Amino acid sequence: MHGSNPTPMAFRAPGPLKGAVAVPGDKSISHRSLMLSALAVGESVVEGLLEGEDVLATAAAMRAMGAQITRGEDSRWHIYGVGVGGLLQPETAIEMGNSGTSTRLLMGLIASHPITATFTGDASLSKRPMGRVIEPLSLMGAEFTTSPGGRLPLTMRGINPAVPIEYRLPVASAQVKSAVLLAALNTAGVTRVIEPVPTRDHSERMLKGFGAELSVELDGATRIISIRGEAELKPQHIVVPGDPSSAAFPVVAALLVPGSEVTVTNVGLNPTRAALFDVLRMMGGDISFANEREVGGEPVADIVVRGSALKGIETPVETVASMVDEYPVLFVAAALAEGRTVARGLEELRVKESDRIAVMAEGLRAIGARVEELEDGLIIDGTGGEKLPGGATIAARLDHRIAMSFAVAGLASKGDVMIDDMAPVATSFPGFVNLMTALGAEIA
Ligand SMILES: O=C(O)C1=C[C@@H](OP(=O)(O)O)[C@@H](O)[C@H](O)C1
Ligand SMILES: C=C(OP(=O)(O)O)C(=O)O
Repeated sequence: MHGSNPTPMAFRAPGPLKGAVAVPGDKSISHRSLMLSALAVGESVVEGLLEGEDVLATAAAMRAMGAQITRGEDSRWHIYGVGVGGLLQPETAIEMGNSGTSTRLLMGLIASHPITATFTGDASLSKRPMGRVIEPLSLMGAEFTTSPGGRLPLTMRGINPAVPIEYRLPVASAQVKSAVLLAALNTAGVTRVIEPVPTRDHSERMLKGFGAELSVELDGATRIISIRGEAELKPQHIVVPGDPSSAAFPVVAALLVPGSEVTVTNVGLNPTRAALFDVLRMMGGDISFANEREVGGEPVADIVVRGSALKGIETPVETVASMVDEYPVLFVAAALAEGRTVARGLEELRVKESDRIAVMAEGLRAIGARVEELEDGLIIDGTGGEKLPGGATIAARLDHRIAMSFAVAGLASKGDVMIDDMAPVATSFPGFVNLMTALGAEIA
């Protein structure tokens, strides 16, 4: 597990980035593949699973609750599920490492099983709010004892039968939505989640794909998701597309290093995930999609990107949730753009692996960018294509996206941008360093 042995590193670009690369599998789909397969009766096969620490934490938890999970030599994962309602009492605490998604979705699954479970996590995860899932899961009948502020470590007692609820999401969070939908799977009757702001819809798509009775109605922009419980899930063969949140790093790197020409193959472009690429195009980024196709019910394409002169913009607030994890690297792009970028509506960034508004503001200033921090976002005055001064060390604070964003910033800086610890990158993007060096980046 990272954290114990820091790996400092700085990156630079001696010339244009060139080549075609594939990023690892989508983290959100990988977590859900393991969880839903573990609840199906029979063998599911998953190709392209993200083998990052966060997803491996989910795999370990599902094994501890009775699923059989193995990785074949062909790197396909085989999961023998226990059936909805069949999860077993884990013998020890469930160790979630750095992963908010694992924690919140598993709390949902356990809520409707007669299971008592303790969740623990690393220093970053132990600061993150769990009240947002505790609230609806308590309405369904589960009980919780938490550390101060509704944080980890926490112990929960699930209940069977649980009570179906109608729940309006007070925060735009796919994790909260998914926690309720997963709890609903083993709850008799219809559970409803009302989602005023659309968030990633992998849970809905995959639950349907596994055979659950789930429908989505629209009331204007509001989505009303209904799921009937006591579902019987059928095993699936899942092909996980590349993660757009990981593709964001080589894409922004290629935009910022003049003369670059990079293709990132096989990237998932579900509309609830892909807003970053639209925003980068609005900024003048030369980005096109090739070989557009559908894989496993998700739109997928190869992203072709060329070095571009970017201009600052006001980022759209309607699509914040569809690029929520991509803002740190977007801020780096904005720091090199011509003119001002105003990014608002980002209060959720403050409760990710780090406070991504404060940490990006501080780090970008340290390498010479002009940044003003707002309660809900940043104002960035870009260099107009000039390299940033660089010459600072950035604390990654157990946040993979901070580490990778400043790795990209290093490629567009005169002096070294040292990241104090690249180890957290293994949570979502193992192979990041090799991929960037294959494109022509150098470790300084
Ligand atoms: O459901 C998911 O897989 C995720 C939802 C998002 O979190 P929130 O639901 O907290 O916004 C995102 O930041 C996270 O990386 C993955
Ligand atoms: C917020 C993230 O993940 P999680 O909430 O699963 O820790 C992320 O990957 O940027």
